[in-house]
Amino acid sequence: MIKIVVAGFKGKMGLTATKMVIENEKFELVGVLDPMATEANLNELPEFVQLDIPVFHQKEELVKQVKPDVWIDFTIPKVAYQHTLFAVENGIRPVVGTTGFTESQVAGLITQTKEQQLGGLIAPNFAIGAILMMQFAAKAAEYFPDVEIMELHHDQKLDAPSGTAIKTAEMIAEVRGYHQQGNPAEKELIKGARGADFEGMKIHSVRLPGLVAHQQVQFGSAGEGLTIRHDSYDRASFMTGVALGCEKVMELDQLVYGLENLL
Ligand SMILES: NC(=O)C1=CN([C@@H]2O[C@H](COP(=O)(O)OP(=O)(O)OC[C@H]3O[C@@H](n4cnc5c(N)ncnc54)[C@H](OP(=O)(O)O)[C@@H]3O)[C@@H](O)[C@H]2O)C=CC1
Ligand SMILES: O=C(O)C1=N[C@H](C(=O)O)C[C@H](O)C1
Repeated sequence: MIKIVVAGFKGKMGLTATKMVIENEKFELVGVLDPMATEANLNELPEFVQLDIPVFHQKEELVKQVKPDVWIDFTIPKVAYQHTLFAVENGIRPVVGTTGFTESQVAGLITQTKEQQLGGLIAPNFAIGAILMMQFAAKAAEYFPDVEIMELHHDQKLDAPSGTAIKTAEMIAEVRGYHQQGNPAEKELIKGARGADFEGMKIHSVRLPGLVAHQQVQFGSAGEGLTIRHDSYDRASFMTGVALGCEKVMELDQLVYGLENLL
């Protein structure tokens, strides 16, 4: 059995991941973490009354009391890097969905895990369909260099653009490099009208109640267009990828960035 802790267990993703770990016979949930939680045991929450899982309020306490193999993290961009570094320093394999890592933070974590020969995963998106959307978009960019990304999310999201949009832009930029798009003389009449700019491609972030996680990658060329779209209607869409990540990190000897590296 793979021993797992979930950081951010009361959040939208953390709660879904906690249930997935409990229901998966290959996994054992050994603890959950949230400094703001008022509970001492998971069984104080109505849906988990039959369980006996400690709630930790400090990560230092967690590593003293339980010896997890894997640290699932769905918290907030502000703490995700510290959490991941802490997990690695304590020999716990991180499986991180939290967004907001800088390129140099990811690079530093890869170097450190290589030195320790410790598996790990940071995945901006765990949905298999989203991975395919990113890969199809990178393929399309070989023929259609003009592209704009529209990501649409629920209105509680803290970061913009989404981690998925940034990863998509990185994958497209790897194929086509910098490419100036639109009219070089264009002028924004309202600041931000053309969205964020990544290597010449624009990224637009929509936040509305009722949405979960959606992304459209729209290509245009002479007389034709191509749109690649993925929709997560439910957070269950991410769980196959999280479960796969928890198993695969046990075999890896370094951290990888992106679930596509494990498929
Ligand atoms: N990779 C992927 O496939 C996906 C990634 N995400 C990402 O996951 C992250 C979480 O998303 P979501 O679940 O929607 O967000 P939520 O706001 O619903 O959940 C975040 C949780 O983290 C808790 N938290 C805050 N600080 C800490 C801390 N120091 N230690 C432990 N827990 C903490 C929050 O507690 P409190 O509310 O009390 O502050 C909250 O319960 C985001 O970065 C999001 O972009 C989301 C979906 C899929
Ligand atoms: O905050 C979310 O909800 C999501 N965050 C991730 C991101 O920023 O890309 C993954 C998915 O889009 C849902």
